[in-house]
Amino acid sequence: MTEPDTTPGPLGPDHGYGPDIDHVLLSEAQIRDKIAEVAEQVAVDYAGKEVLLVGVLKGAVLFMSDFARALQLPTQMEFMAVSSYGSATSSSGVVRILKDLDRDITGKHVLVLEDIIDSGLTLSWLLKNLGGRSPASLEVCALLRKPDAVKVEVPVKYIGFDIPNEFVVGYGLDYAERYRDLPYIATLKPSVYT
Ligand SMILES: O=P(O)(O)OC[C@H]1O[C@H](OP(=O)(O)OP(=O)(O)O)[C@H](O)[C@@H]1O
Ligand code: HPA
Ligand SMILES: [Mg+2]
Repeated sequence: MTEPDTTPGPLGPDHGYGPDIDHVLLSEAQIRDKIAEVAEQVAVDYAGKEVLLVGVLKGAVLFMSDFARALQLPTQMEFMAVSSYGSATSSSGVVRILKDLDRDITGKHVLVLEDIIDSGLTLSWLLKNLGGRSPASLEVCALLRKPDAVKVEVPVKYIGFDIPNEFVVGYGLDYAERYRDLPYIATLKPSVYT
């Protein structure tokens, strides 16, 4: 088997996206350290309970996979896919379920994992939807939040980073379905959008 090419460009491994990247906001190491810190807090808060992690596809997929490994608790996993952005850089406000949970969450301790809270519209809608399914508890753990972009306040128990109101990509976050596979979180050069 050949070794993976992890030769860093000026910004670290860039999966060939280097020319599109403006600046790196959060490095791979910063993300890893923060996930360890948040997972430790979650493990304390949920000690003795079984947690049902609900990952919001597709954005939360990398976060979910790293968070589940960092969390020292027995967990189960479910996924839900919703979309409010399509290929735009601001939310349409109309949330559609593209894939629902595979099972009933009645009586479960549900922890929703989101990559980002931007306007808050997606999570606000999702919490109402899941709250109506009688979970034992329902909390949110989001890696990123843009305090200056929030239009609807959402009760979020665990937050990784508050970031500036800029469109970001990487670590699950896309622009027109690209860049999700970047290991860090970055902004794009304006030329990418034109
Ligand atoms: O707070 P909001 O303004 O609602 O934005 C946040 C949501 O938008 C993105 O999802 P998107 O709808 O782009 O789907 P994706 O996860 O498949 O990229 C992101 O993953 C969040 O779920
Ligand atoms: O800044 C963002 N980047 C990518 N997807 C998003 N969905 C909401 N905000 C963002
Ligand atoms: Mg998206």
